[in-house]
Amino acid sequence: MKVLVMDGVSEQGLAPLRQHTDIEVVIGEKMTEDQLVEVIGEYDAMIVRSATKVTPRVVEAAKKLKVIGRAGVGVDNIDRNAATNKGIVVVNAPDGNTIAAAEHTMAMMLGLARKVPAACGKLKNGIWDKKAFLGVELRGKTLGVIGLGRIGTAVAKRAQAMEMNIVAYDPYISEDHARKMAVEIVTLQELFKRADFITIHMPKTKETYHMINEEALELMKDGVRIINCARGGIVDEEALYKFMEAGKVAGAALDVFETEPCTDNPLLKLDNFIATPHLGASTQEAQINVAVDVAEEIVAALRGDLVKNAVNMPSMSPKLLAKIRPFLDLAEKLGTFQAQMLDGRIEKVEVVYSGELAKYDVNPVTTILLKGLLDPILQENVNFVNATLVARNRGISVVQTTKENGEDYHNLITVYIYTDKGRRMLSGTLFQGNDPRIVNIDGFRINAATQGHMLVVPHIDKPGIVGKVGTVVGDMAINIAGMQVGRIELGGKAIMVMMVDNTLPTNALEQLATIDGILEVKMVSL
Ligand SMILES: NC(=O)c1ccc[n+]([C@@H]2O[C@H](COP(=O)([O-])OP(=O)(O)OC[C@H]3O[C@@H](n4cnc5c(N)ncnc54)[C@H](O)[C@@H]3O)[C@@H](O)[C@H]2O)c1
Ligand SMILES: O=C(O)CC[C@@H](O)C(=O)O
Repeated sequence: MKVLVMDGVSEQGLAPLRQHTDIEVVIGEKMTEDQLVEVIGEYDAMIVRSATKVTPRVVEAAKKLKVIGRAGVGVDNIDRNAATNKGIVVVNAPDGNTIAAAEHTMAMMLGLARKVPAACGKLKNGIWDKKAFLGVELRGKTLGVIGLGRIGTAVAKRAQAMEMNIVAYDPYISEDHARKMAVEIVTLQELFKRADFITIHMPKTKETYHMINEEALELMKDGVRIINCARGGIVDEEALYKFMEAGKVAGAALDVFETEPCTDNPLLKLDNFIATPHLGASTQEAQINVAVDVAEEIVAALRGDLVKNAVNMPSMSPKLLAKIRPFLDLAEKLGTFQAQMLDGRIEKVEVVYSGELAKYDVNPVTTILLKGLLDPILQENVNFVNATLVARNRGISVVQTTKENGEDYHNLITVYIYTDKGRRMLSGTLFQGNDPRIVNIDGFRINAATQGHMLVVPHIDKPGIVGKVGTVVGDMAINIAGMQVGRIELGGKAIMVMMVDNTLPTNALEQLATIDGILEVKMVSL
């Protein structure tokens, strides 16, 4: 397998990839989109930082690509929709550069407060000017943190050590998190009105684009200082320039710009403006951390193992993964079983989780069940990444229900598939927590392992049927490994599940279907 590594990702951090003899690591030079389109077809994985743009054209040309790794947090240089449609996992390394970005923010804040870069520049030009560089202290000032995630939280902690008061705006975090941090949660307008320093730590989205615009700047305190080490485009650079020129904004520090690289921005001419070329994550430690994290994820993805930090499929903490991992295989098998049982066009998939499993986030289990169901039916490659999207694109409604009060089993997964021809039902559980079993087919209780070939024969419960089926199977010289019959009432409908060593040919299945009393014949291979 070949992994293309772009953008100067730390060599030291690539050790998890290099230790595998079946993985070839190719260090790529800076490439245009056309050049990347030309070479990407030969790679199974790629790692980028922020310089390489993984556009829809690049994704389209990637014939073997299974995973794209971002050695960092923001994945805005990767077209996630294109990757998801193609079933390519996108992983990031969200934790490794938190401290680097937080410390860079503190450097920017202190640099603004004490005008360090401008004073340094003047002195290097031979001018000893003390008067021009009277600064302000951080102690006692109010810091407004917009986005109290990993980096925002780390900045808030460091600013508290400088005896600043912290107010924060983040509509998606819990009040509890803020309370534990001794951070006051306020509205955006209140933050603008109260903060002496404002620092931004959220992703660039439709909602956050140009959040710091003329209207916002108008609301801010005179003499406010603004720092953005998150993403370019959150601050409207033209509006910022206008308000800095007018003296309303006492200083601003940007590590990120709407267009990067950025070398001819009018802001760069202002003395009270500090700029760094997207250096937030540029520490030796952070670069090793993110490279190691992403390299480990790439290995997991290439091996078909679950990854922790996928941004385009259900995410799983290690704790959740440990709880639900045994059910993932069972769910995929239930989906694959149903794919071979159903007739007609799938309209709805309903998955009911009961028992202890229902206490956990079961979204990943439903996703893998959909993969098991749709992959054998569809031409396109359906995997954990795109299964939900493929279902949605085909107009299949997916309903997930949890019932903590289990039925007869400690844990039970029941899947109902509704088609234009009817409904099929299938339940599975784990015996002793690790032995996957099918325990109900269309209302008939059985006990079948989730492997091998099974002849599933709904029929009318009457003497002779089992013998006739056995004769046809025997005539094909196919060995019968075991058999289960489930029935609800004597003489009513029943189901036979015969474990066989090989699949039966179509003519044998057709012959079975003609036996009096047999309602349907399905060959299921797991
Ligand atoms: N300059 C750099 O080199 C560098 C380095 C690392 C990270 N970053 C960037 O920093 C940003 C933060 O990274 P992180 O690791 O802390 O991410 P995170 O996901 O831990 O935190 C982001 C926070 O933003 C909040 N948020 C989302 N939308 C919001 C909105 N409309 N208003 C207010 N808050 C909102 C979220 O609730 C979340 O708490 C990201 O954009 C990341 O790409 C930049
Ligand atoms: O790779 C970098 O240098 C920047 C990373 C940073 O923007 C991120 O989002 O993690």
